[in-house]
Amino acid sequence: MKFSANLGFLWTELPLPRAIHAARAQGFAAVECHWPYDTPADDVAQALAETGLPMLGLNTRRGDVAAGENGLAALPGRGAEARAAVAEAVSYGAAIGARAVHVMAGRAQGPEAEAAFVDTLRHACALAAEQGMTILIEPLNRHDAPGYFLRTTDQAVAIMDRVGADNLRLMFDCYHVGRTEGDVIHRLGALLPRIGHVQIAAVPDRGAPDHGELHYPAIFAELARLGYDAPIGAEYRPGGPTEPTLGWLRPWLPASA
Ligand SMILES: O=C(O)[C@@H](O)C(=O)CO
Ligand SMILES: [Mg+2]
Repeated sequence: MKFSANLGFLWTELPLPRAIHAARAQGFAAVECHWPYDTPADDVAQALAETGLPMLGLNTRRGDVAAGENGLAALPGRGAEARAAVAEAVSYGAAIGARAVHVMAGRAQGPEAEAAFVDTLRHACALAAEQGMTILIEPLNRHDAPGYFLRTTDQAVAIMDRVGADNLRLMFDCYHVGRTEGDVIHRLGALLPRIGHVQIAAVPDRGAPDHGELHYPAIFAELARLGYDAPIGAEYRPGGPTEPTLGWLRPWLPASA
């Protein structure tokens, strides 16, 4: 197994370029982030070049976070802002060589929200395809993201089918699936052809993936059996400095690391 450090949660006390170096020093094979937009893309690109780590993905902006917004893509009447957020993410992602953009749906319900989401995703997939990038959508659990449009993996598959783009994939976050859907190992197998990225954290506390309801050694064994060899995103809250929480990673590092 190879792992990607999610720098939206790990090493958040460091500026993003230094967090990329910290991830490399601890043996991660890749990095991913949430909202890197306050850091000049050139600085991120330089850190990636210095470390040799790929940036797997970044998120579209969420809108007015102070007002509770958590994405724009499924908000009826907000299509222009949603497209602007996609354009910004694809442009920033292309500048740093990122492989994927996670398009955040936002808090909305109903057929109009679904139509808005599908419309934004079609646009996003076309834009991302020009850069050879993938678009990801991620169901978020109702405890952490109340009111979020995209709730379940079944719903995500239905949306992907409706959009009908080759570069649209599911972000399968074992934490979110574990919190509300369960049956994680079975779902990974069933959904493998639709999955673009896998993320991990303990259930239910979202700590390091070494305790809680999900037994990650079994999940990693299943992913290996399925032939999944892309880096898995460590997207957990370390609750302090990251290094002391990395015991789970050590068995997967080469002996020299
Ligand atoms: O699981 C999450 O919360 C993230 O993957 C994300 O991108 C939305 O915050
Ligand atoms: Mg996630």
